Amino acid sequence: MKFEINHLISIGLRSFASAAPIITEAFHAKPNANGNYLVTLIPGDGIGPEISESVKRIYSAAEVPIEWEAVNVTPVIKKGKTVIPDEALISVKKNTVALKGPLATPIGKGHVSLNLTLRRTFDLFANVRPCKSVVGYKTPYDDVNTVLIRENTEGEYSGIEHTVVDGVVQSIKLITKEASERCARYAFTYSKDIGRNRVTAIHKANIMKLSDGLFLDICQEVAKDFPDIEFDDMLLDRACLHIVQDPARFSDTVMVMPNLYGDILSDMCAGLIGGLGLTPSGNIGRDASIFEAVHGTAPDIAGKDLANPTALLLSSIMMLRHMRLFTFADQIETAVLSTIAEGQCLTRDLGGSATNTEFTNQIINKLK
Ligand SMILES: NC(=O)C1=CN([C@@H]2O[C@H](COP(=O)(O)OP(=O)(O)OC[C@H]3O[C@@H](n4cnc5c(N)ncnc54)[C@H](O)[C@@H]3O)[C@@H](O)[C@H]2O)C=CC1
Ligand SMILES: O=C(O)CCC(=O)C(=O)O
Repeated sequence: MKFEINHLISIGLRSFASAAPIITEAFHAKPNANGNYLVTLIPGDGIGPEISESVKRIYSAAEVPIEWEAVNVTPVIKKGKTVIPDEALISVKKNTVALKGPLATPIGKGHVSLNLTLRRTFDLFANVRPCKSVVGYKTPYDDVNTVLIRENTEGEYSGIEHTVVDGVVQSIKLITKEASERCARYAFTYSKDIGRNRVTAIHKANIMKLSDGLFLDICQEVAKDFPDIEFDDMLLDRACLHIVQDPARFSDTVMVMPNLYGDILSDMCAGLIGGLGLTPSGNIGRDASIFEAVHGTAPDIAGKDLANPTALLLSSIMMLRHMRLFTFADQIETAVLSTIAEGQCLTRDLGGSATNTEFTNQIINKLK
């Protein structure tokens, strides 16, 4: 690999060590006869196929020992319910690890979210969303380093809604002890693994005394099993205020929260570092894990070669660390972050004029 980056950039890059940190849940899959791991690839909708292609090209240049098993996830109706096609389910179950592009969900009508369906189907109980300032893209803050863990299977996204009478609807926010506990336990374990010494539960237990109250109680209980990790909690509205006022104050903690809050707060953190083109995530389960960008299908730029593939690429790097392919993860992460740090070839969302293809080629040149 050839790198010609100046001293300043290399200092900056060292501070990126956890831009796409390790994922702690066990990975058990074995390589095939060719020495490669089979990984399910769900290209997705909108910009999904374009950014998935970038990842494939970069992985090929870095000679990552992965064979992609591409599967389609278009909604299928079975017995009146929207489900994931069997081919995709079988592939994820078999390979136990997947990289997923964004999937579109119609607003206010139509099929249920297949993103949420995948998370529930594979019981991907924790969604890890790190967000770190990127050298080369100046925002009002250069010290964002948040890690957010979102309960990923229930809460406000349980999908239980009905019309009570005409003009009155009800959405159920379901919080269970079991799901809260495994998410909280994961947050404490994760905090320890990445060298943070604090977990902060984000909630609205002042208003939703039963549901968020249970989530908070469980976090407090779990905290007793981790005496080396400090535990505190913060109301969601106050957390939003403090994160935008002084994000650095959250650099030593792992925030854990119910589903909806994590969805919103992670987009907010993405905004602090330069937008959704930069933020990765991992959906973690016991039997499978699916890695995906925080962003959606970006219909406004789809098909124009304008998407920034970094978020999906960093998600794939979280995946490589989960698979213990650390050397490849480090090589690709350095190549993408140094490309951004040099500032010569940036996509439009980062203030440049490069296409996705040009940006991807730049990364590939660094890997040759
Ligand atoms: N996990 C998933 O698959 C997710 C899917 N969605 C779905 O995506 C669709 C569109 O949702 P939106 O609210 O428009 O959110 P979005 O994340 O697709 O786009 C929001 C804004 O960010 C920009 N953006 C997003 N990703 C980018 C990238 N990689 N490079 C450059 N710019 C990027 C878009 O151009 C747009 O201006 C909806 O159907 C939604 O349900 C939304 C979020 C997550
Ligand atoms: O499923 C969707 O379309 C949106 C989901 C989403 O924003 C998320 O939970 O990350």
